[in-house]
Amino acid sequence: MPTANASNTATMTSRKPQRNGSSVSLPEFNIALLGVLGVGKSALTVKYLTRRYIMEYDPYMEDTYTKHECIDAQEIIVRIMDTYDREGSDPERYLRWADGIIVVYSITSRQSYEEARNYICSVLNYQNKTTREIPLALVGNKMDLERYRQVSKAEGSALATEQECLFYETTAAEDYQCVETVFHGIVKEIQREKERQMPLQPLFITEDKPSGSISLGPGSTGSLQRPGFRRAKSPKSEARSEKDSARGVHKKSVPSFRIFNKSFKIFN
Ligand SMILES: Nc1nc2c(ncn2[C@@H]2O[C@H](COP(=O)(O)OP(=O)(O)OP(=O)(O)O)[C@@H](O)[C@H]2O)c(=O)[nH]1
Repeated sequence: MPTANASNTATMTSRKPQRNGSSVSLPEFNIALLGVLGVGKSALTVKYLTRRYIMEYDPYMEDTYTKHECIDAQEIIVRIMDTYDREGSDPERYLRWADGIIVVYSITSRQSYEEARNYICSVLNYQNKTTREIPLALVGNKMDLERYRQVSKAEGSALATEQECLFYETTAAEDYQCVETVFHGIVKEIQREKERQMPLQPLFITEDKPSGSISLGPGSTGSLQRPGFRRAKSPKSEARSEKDSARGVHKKSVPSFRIFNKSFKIFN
């Protein structure tokens, strides 16, 4: 894979210099691409980094690339690992590193689709072992090669529904937008997961309005959002809550406060 192209847009820092000479650290998202040889992992990575489609890559190269992004008005750093899964290698090294995984298959190869299922299962096994939730996206690539299609969109979607992951069909050979949608989709899913895992923080509540405090109207319940990302309820998180309750896993109860005969519920 041609590192030169990727590094044109890539930057290796996660601290952004400010005008006053200080720097702020940006949130980082590590994403690994998994899939069998030739499904287009490198092509998708390069397309996302450079908006260009390059046809030939060294299939035995494995590397990590970094891109500055702005998603929902928040600046972030996206790190992408384009993996080469040689026999006998330890797939856990990707999983330890990754905040999110994109499993790629080619719509022109049924075998790559079957292997995608195995990749997803290995991620889920790792999750069960470590109790770490790693957001997953399943991607059917090469949709420009419709005439050679071996895997229907419905089959891709069914596998994603079964495994509770995001699903996209895309192509590295044509439109940039559909490739960007995949990477932004997994970043947002990772963000939701990070928010879900954040511990509840105490909040200062008052009826008056000193600056920095939160005042809620009579009878209202407060829903506080962190800046940057909208806290949308995804189909996956809804499905996960159902799964959690089925497993007997219950989310932390929402603390409620009673001040001057008014009840407030604080969501953090
Ligand atoms: N038509 C078409 N060809 C693609 C697409 N994506 C990748 N290819 C081609 O498929 C071949 C394999 O692509 P790679 O990106 O090297 O695949 P890979 O998954 O990275 O494969 P390894 O690096 O060998 O693991 C190359 O010739 C690419 O040009 C696509 O969306 N459409």
